[in-house]
Amino acid sequence: MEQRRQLTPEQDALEHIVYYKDKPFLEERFIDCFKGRGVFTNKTIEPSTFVVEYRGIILCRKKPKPRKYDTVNKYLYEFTWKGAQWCTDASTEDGTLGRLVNDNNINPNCEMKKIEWEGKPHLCLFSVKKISPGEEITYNYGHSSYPWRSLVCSCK
Ligand SMILES: C[S@@+](CC[C@H](N)C(=O)[O-])C[C@H]1O[C@@H](n2cnc3c(N)ncnc32)[C@H](O)[C@@H]1O
Repeated sequence: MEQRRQLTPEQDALEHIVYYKDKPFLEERFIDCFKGRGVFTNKTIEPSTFVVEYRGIILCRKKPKPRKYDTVNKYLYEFTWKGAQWCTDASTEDGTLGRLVNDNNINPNCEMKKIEWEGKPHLCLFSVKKISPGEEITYNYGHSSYPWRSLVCSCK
């Protein structure tokens, strides 16, 4: 009988980067008018598992730009890699799920890591704890005063 290859989380991430696919047990859901959409799992995710890639156009910026909340384009992710400033622009509604993962600075269940593929850093989320079916996938966007962190949802 053919045995399924045992991949490391990084190899699993790379496979999903190369084949441009998301995990079948993840789904997009509308949460409320405050948060908008989010990504949920319908299967248990063990700690240290590759979960989803934040896909987009990966650009190396010539001029450094500090990472801050962009009120115009909420799908831009600015970061540094190998001493240079990079940006992943996920503004195209392409049906992929990483761009829909919301911020949680208090109790996130994933963290962002960079996985190199063809000389570029791909932003990938890995679980930092066990995630149960029905839970929302979240990560900490960083140390910024994001407006939603000090606001309370008032929608029904
Ligand atoms: C990359 S998008 C995430 C997906 C977004 N919720 C949507 O519906 O398209 C980032 C934006 O989601 C919203 N967001 C992310 N985390 C949030 C949170 N914890 N509470 C409220 N809004 C949040 C903010 O508007 C932010 O600019």
